[in-house]
Amino acid sequence: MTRPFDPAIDGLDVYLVGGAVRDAQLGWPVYDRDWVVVGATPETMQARGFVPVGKDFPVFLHPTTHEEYALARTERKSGRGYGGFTVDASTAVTLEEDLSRRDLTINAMAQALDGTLIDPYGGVEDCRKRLFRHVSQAFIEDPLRVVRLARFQARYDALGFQVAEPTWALLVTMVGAGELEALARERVWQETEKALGESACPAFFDLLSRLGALPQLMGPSVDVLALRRGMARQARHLSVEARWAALLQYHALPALTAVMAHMKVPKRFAQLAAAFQRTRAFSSEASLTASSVLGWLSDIDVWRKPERADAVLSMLALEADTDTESVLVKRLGKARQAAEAVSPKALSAEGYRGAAMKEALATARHRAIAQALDECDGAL
Ligand SMILES: Nc1ccn([C@@H]2O[C@H](COP(=O)(O)OP(=O)(O)OP(=O)(O)O)[C@@H](O)[C@H]2O)c(=O)n1
Repeated sequence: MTRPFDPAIDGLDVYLVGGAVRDAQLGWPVYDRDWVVVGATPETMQARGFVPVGKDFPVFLHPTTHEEYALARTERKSGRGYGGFTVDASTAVTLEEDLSRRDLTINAMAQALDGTLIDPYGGVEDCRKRLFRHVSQAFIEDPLRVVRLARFQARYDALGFQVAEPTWALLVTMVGAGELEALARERVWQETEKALGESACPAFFDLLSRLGALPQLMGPSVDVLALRRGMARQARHLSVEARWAALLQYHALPALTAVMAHMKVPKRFAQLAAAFQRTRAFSSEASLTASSVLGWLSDIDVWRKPERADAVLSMLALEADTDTESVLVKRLGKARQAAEAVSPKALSAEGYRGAAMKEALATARHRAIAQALDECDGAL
């Protein structure tokens, strides 16, 4: 890891830390690099052109690479609930002390600029053994670490990672004490959204469900059995929004809505999940009438959000286990195309305006859908 001469850090005691060191050990791609600086003051950093960005502790952006450089620090829990940490980032804090405040041994390694590894807690060994192991009892001071661990499980599941037994015991204690209730919902969602993007995203929910943590994180309305069914339905190529919708598809609508509200889920996630639920309500061919299909298309707002219809139809196609279900998806697709082909411009050219336009548009779409459904009958 010898680097070209860099005047900004020349003479500073600098180490690569956290995820970059872990991922290099695991042979995993490294996306961003975080650094720790030992024995420096904020004034030294700023004099060297580093830009301060930390609100709660001293973190700086490198003047040219814009990578994050944090002053070595210790953290001690000082209050109840989430937050309330006393931070010491004085020049006396050592690298080992900084590493000791971290969550997992695999995240508590550092690498000097000459490539030397500093691994006081056995992170290399745990990478090799594929073990998530806490660094110290201070793990319990930050309940977000439970959710982070579940996210790491989703990321490294294929490598065969498991939770070390003593760490599992800690997780059980934290969940048992209701610690996760205190987490800011936004932070929980942030981790959840990241987990949805991981290749083994069901492993995130699986771990949290085995801990009994889901009601604390997703609210009392979460239906764990329904979620487990949804977990079995995750396809890799789906977008994160579609994965979320697929996961929650077996929830009754009121429970679905309550979970979304509890978790403060961003609109685009909530809307796609609701649209998918709405689409799944077409359970038989008999339920496909021109009026019901037009109502569905309007409810999911296909006119302004055609991509939403694409997403729900491809998800429904994935779900289709029987011929009847596949036919249903095809018919919905054809009807949707026909309705979208109706041109508001052409009607406007015919002189329709305002409420009359709205009515003419609905009638033309209804007619187009009916015709498409008839044609499907003839073809199938
Ligand atoms: N609640 C937390 C958050 C972070 N960390 C420490 O801070 C480092 C950086 O955190 P972050 O950038 O959030 O995560 P990464 O481990 O780098 O993982 P990712 O690859 O997801 O960025 C972690 O490795 C870990 O040492 C911690 O101990 N406890």
